[in-house]
Amino acid sequence: MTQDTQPLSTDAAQKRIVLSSDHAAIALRQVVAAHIAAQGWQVVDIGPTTPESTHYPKHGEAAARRVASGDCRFGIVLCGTGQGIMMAANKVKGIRCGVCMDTFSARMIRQHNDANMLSMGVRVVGEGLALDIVDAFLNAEFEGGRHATRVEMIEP
Ligand SMILES: O=C(CO)[C@H](O)[C@H](O)[C@H](O)COP(=O)(O)O
Repeated sequence: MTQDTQPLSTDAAQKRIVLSSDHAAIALRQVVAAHIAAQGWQVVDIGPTTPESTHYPKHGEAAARRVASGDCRFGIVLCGTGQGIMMAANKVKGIRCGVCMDTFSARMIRQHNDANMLSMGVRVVGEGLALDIVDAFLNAEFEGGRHATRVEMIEP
């Protein structure tokens, strides 16, 4: 897991969001996909699509690589708690992924941390709150300034 974040490769990539999950969160992932597609985002859903038990690290890493490569502007990942898949995503260089269970945090990880991935737990948040969290994340902008200095310190 050593890939740098690349500049977004095309204008299309600016409107592209990669989604992934483990088995626990397939249904919520599909609800999130429909929600953001209705807002004009191009959804890159990399699965899984079948309910067999699977391993969140590989799905977190796969989504993170699509963001780190510049192919997608953001990534949204889900598992039971959001924690394991977040940990896996953050192992990819250039990824800043936060688990959010509330809209304030979702807004702040964009404004202050320039997060490029959002993680949520289907066993923690309900569908309505999850969609509000997604909206808070996508509608917030990084504020730069002192926050840029700090974000740069995360990853020299
Ligand atoms: O990785 C997790 C915890 O950080 C997720 O919650 C997983 O979805 C969970 O561990 C899966 O558990 P299961 O009993 O195998 O469904």
